[in-house]
Amino acid sequence: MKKETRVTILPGDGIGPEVMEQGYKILKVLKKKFKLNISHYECDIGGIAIDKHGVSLPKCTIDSCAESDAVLLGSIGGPKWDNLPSHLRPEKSALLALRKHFNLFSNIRPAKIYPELHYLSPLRYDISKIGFDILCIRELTGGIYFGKPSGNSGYGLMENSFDTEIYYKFEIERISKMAFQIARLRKKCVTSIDKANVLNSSILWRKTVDSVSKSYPDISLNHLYVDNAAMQIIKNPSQFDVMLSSNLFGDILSDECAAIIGSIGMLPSASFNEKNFGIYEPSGGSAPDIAGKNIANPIAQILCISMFLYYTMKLPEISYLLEMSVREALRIGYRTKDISDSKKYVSTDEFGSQVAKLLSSRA
Ligand SMILES: NC(=O)c1ccc[n+]([C@@H]2O[C@H](COP(=O)([O-])OP(=O)(O)OC[C@H]3O[C@@H](n4cnc5c(N)ncnc54)[C@H](O)[C@@H]3O)[C@@H](O)[C@H]2O)c1
Ligand SMILES: CC(C)[C@H](C(=O)O)[C@@H](O)C(=O)O
Ligand SMILES: [Mg+2]
Repeated sequence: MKKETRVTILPGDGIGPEVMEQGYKILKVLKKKFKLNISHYECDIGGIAIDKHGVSLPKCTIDSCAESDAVLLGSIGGPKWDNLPSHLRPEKSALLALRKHFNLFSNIRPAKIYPELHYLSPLRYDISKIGFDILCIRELTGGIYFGKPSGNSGYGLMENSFDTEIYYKFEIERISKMAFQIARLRKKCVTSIDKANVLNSSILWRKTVDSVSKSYPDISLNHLYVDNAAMQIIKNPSQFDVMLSSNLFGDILSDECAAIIGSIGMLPSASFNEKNFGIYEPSGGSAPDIAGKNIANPIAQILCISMFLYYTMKLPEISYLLEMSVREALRIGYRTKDISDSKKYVSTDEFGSQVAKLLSSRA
């Protein structure tokens, strides 16, 4: 029997536990029907961990992740914890801390429009019907999210707050290599996003990406300023293959990509370090406005498992079968509220069960 793959499951806050419940259904099918040797352990993270353990990232959670081959995360944060001092908010003290702890510098967010859902895209039909398949590659452990100094000073009208956008050459080099290598398996085209007409960090970014590109002569590279990129994603998304960006620009542009595929509830994400250790999490958040109502879209969470099968377990065929099961559910008319154009929709639970059933029938 193949070696056991150990997964730590971190449902987190808001809709996290509801969509993760659907992930569990998929894992059950993978274990029972596909006979995959996966073991999983659930731990607390985020606001719920503050409530239960007094800290957002308990040591037992880090230890379990460290002993695992991969982590499946739901989402973190919510209004209950929004008023904590910035450094204690779960987004920083748990999510960013986890990314930094495991050195997950490379974040991948695949934004593909499904033909079944063209009508949902806010793009003009003549643009969305052409289709697009953008792979956002976002640097995840550097830039303004982590740069020092960051803080507050001054009083009265001179009170001020500051953050630092800083990029080291090695950080740009390693994420660029990742982008070029992945582009090799796709349409061989990288678009690097920056603001090199203004920011020093972007000038180094562009210079370094150019220099790394010399080792990948088979890949075409072009550069776009981030403001233009934000516009091009809406005007002509099919021009993009791999989109490479810094931490902050990638955060913003990946949400834009989610919007044009129809819902943030469908955009999965995977973050890796040099050892290919991966954390898989939906790109969206804990959606407090719909949490607890059994209406959240579980597709992003389910597609995270498809990414896990592909990147951690190296099982591209089963990864594909899972993605096809999601598409089949859509094709036969299953819709959660966010992707329904009528008053009819199914619950989070029903959607998850249907995908699990379809996957099971493909075993
Ligand atoms: N990775 C994470 O854990 C993560 C990511 C982003 C935001 N957050 C946190 O989540 C909280 C809410 O943030 P926000 O409102 O800016 O972003 P959000 O992504 O949670 O929600 C934005 C909008 O998208 C909708 N949405 C998100 N996921 C959905 C899903 N699966 N199905 C249907 N609709 C969905 C929400 O209902 C909301 O209208 C904040 O505390 C934020 O910091 C966490
Ligand atoms: C919650 C927040 C810290 C996080 C980020 O900005 O990275 C989220 O928006 C994401 O896209 O994963
Ligand atoms: Mg984001």
